[in-house]
Amino acid sequence: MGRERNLFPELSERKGGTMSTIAAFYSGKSILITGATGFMGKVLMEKLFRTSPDLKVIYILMRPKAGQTLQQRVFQILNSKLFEKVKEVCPTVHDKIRAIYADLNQNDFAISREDMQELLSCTNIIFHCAATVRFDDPLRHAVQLNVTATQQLLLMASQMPKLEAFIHISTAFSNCNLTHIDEVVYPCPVEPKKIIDSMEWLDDSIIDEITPKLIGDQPNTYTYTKALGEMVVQQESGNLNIAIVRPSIVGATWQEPFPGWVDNLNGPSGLIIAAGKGFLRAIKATPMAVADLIPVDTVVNLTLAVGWYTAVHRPKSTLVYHCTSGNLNPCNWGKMGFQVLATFEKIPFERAFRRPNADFTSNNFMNQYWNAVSHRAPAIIYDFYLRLTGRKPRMTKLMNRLLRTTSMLEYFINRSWEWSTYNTEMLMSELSPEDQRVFNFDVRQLNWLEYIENYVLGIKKYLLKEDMAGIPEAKQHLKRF
Ligand SMILES: CCCCCCCCCCCCCCCCCCCCCCCCCCCC(=O)SCCNC(=O)CCNC(=O)[C@H](O)C(C)(C)COP(=O)(O)OP(=O)(O)OC[C@H]1O[C@@H](n2cnc3c(N)ncnc32)[C@H](O)[C@@H]1OP(=O)(O)O
Ligand SMILES: NC(=O)C1=CN([C@@H]2O[C@H](COP(=O)(O)OP(=O)(O)OC[C@H]3O[C@@H](n4cnc5c(N)ncnc54)[C@H](OP(=O)(O)O)[C@@H]3O)[C@@H](O)[C@H]2O)C=CC1
Repeated sequence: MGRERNLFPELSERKGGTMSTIAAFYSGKSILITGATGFMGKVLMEKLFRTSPDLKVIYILMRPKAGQTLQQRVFQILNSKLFEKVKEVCPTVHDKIRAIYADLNQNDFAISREDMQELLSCTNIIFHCAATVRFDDPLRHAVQLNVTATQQLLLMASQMPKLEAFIHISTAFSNCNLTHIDEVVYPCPVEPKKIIDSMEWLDDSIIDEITPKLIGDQPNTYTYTKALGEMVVQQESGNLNIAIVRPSIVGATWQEPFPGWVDNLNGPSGLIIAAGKGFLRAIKATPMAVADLIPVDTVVNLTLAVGWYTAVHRPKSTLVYHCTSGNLNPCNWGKMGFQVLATFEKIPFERAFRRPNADFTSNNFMNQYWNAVSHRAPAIIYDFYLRLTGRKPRMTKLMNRLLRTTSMLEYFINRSWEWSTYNTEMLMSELSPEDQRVFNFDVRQLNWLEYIENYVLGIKKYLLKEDMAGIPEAKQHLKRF
């Protein structure tokens, strides 16, 4: 790798022309993605194949999971609705994915010697998306994945002679203990190396005891270890061309490959289900606080543009790019909640427990009151009814888990943050009109009402797998309440 001259003159000539410079840049490239089986990783792979079908290969570092082999997991991803367009544009997509066995929790990721050799000698671009995004992960596990694995990947990257760019996906909340956040890496009170070392010799009970002291004013081990991960990237970047992308709360697709695609319960998705099914009827949230959601396809477009810019322009320092919506096109939680409820009227979820209708309260006492009246009491009554009819009670347990989840998300829905976006705006101005269209990350064009409606519809179709034909019956069901 290194910063030797390699300016791709033929691509810059196309600037202003009709062909996408960024798509052309990825043609013929060997790209390594970690976290390709995750929410963002899948959308990243999809877009790469769709816009640069003649890329050489995508190496994905992955592990077997839930009884599925690597090949079965890849097969399942490629046969999902998300990849329908890709299979038309790039019929050889199966041959262009090379699944490499890797466990990011292991030394050298447990990659075989032959695979490692191939990765080291062929990789041109790295997108590091893998992470644990759980808020309640024990510190040891979060450090292993979000910090140590990043350090190991950087070490691998430094041995790749053909590497042009290393793009690290972080989170806009890695410094959420601040209210105004610039596109810089902020130092952590304790050096990441010291934290990594201490994880090796401290036992679990001591780690649990010191975790609150270490994370300080960070809300959880996730944001804390993502901040440490950024510091590792900055400290160990050496001669690599590195950039950090910081998305805020990543939501369903806005436009590509089609609106409303989502495949997990993270962020607002799980709560939207809980509200639509009538379980969640009140939440401790500040209606005027900014709901800094960002569609996953917007994040992917920015990430690919950053990959191109970092490789071609090779900025002298590690640039950080905020991928946020709040300062360009703000929407607040009140408006979002209102629109979610309005969509439930048109497109209700099936077999709801109660009619969706919830209150936002930022008052602790009112929140306790609503939890007792709107959540715990109906659950107890329903469980009593299940017992009477000879069935196993389950609602109280489900409700307790839901309330635990909402309490973990509360930190993020009762505060507003300001993220500066100079680098992101600079990058937008560097793109040709064609690239601005093909790799659109201009969140000012997003119509929130339309987006939220498509998001709720996407949850119904792709997460709940409910049929649109069932809407009249779902409406009938709600009328009975
Ligand atoms: C004026 C006002 C008008 C008002 C009208 C009012 C109308 C209100 C209507 C309500 C509509 C609501 C819509 C808006 C509310 C939105 C709130 C959104 C909050 C979003 C905040 C996110 C902040 C993220 C900031 C950081 C961003 C990142 O960088 S990281 C990515 C985000 N990461 C996550 O989201 C991970 C969070 N999850 C976890 O850490 C864990 O899952 C957990 C600790 C929360 C739970 O762990 P646990 O071990 O208990 O359970 P787990 O095995 O994981 O799952 C248990 C069951 O719970 C389900 N589940 C999981 N996640 C969620 C979730 N987010 N919401 C709901 N349910 C969830 C899971 O499937 C399991 O189910 P079962 O298998 O059935 O048991
Ligand atoms: N979703 C969000 O709201 C936001 C996400 N981010 C960041 O974006 C990135 C992607 O997040 P997202 O796609 O949502 O996360 P997901 O949880 O959907 O995906 C995580 C990915 O990491 C992989 N992974 C986890 N542990 C290991 C391991 N030990 N070995 C190999 N692979 C592993 C998972 O693989 P497997 O499928 O095998 O589990 C999966 O592919 C992360 O860096 C996250 O911090 C930033 C802001 C918001």
